[in-house]
Amino acid sequence: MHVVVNAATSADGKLSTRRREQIAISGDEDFERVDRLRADSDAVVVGVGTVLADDPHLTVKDDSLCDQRRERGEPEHPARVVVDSKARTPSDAAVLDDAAASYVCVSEVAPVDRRMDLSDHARLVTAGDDRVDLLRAFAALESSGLERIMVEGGGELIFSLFEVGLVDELRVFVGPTVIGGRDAPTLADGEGFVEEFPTLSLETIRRVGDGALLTWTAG
Ligand SMILES: NC(=O)C1=CN([C@@H]2O[C@H](COP(=O)(O)OP(=O)(O)OC[C@H]3O[C@@H](n4cnc5c(N)ncnc54)[C@H](OP(=O)(O)O)[C@@H]3O)[C@@H](O)[C@H]2O)C=CC1
Ligand SMILES: Nc1nc(O)c(N)c(N[C@@H]2O[C@H](COP(=O)(O)O)[C@@H](O)[C@H]2O)n1
Repeated sequence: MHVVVNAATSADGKLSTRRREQIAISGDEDFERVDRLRADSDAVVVGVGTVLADDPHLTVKDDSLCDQRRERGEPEHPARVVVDSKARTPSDAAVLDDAAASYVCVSEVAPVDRRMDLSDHARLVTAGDDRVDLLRAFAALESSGLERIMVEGGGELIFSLFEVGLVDELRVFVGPTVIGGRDAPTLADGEGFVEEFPTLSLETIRRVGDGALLTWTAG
């Protein structure tokens, strides 16, 4: 399995505003790059916080990229995966529609009625007692044939993936806006590290539109 975390931050490192509303930090050129990365992935993963905030669809937008996937014998879109301990994903969430396969990773605390409801729309992966055990959940995804994983956020999930050592690559588009706000989500939130900080190797820096794309590998 290869896990790429991709996200867009403001120049001051925020993923969105203190209201946690979805905002476009990427410009057209970066959104096209993100679409290509989705098209080169078997699954696109987000946390339930992103689903509740953005109601994303997580499909490939460019028809020619969908055609190329079909020609390679792949489904038109990558699978969508939500990490959601308590099965809070709304049943009418865009990520559960029939455009592509959907997975919801839940923990043992997820209420049975919510699990049954979600199982009408998605394959359920149960891993962890109170919170999704990411190592076990990602191993189950791999067993289902999902090898090339793209994680789109948000900050809570990204932190946890670094914590358990699941990140192979980090791609960050740093856009030309300043969002600010001590409560606005950042690239890696969670508890934060106080020692044994994950360290990264900088592979490339490239100008993309009015921002910069930084590509890092995790050691
Ligand atoms: N600019 C960008 O590129 C992007 C921006 N965003 C923005 O980020 C914000 C959402 O981010 P955020 O609030 O951090 O939410 P996340 O999408 O990171 O989801 C976090 C939630 O996932 C659930 N979860 C389950 N298991 C775990 C685990 N092991 N580790 C971490 N989380 C787990 C938790 O809820 P529970 O306990 O209920 O399971 C947790 O609260 C929105 O404002 C969105 O617009 C999002 C993606 C990309
Ligand atoms: N790469 C990137 N740049 C931004 O500026 C963004 N706001 C995001 N957000 C992510 O994209 C998801 C929306 O996907 P759909 O267009 O609905 O398919 C959103 O939920 C974030 O994960 N990403």
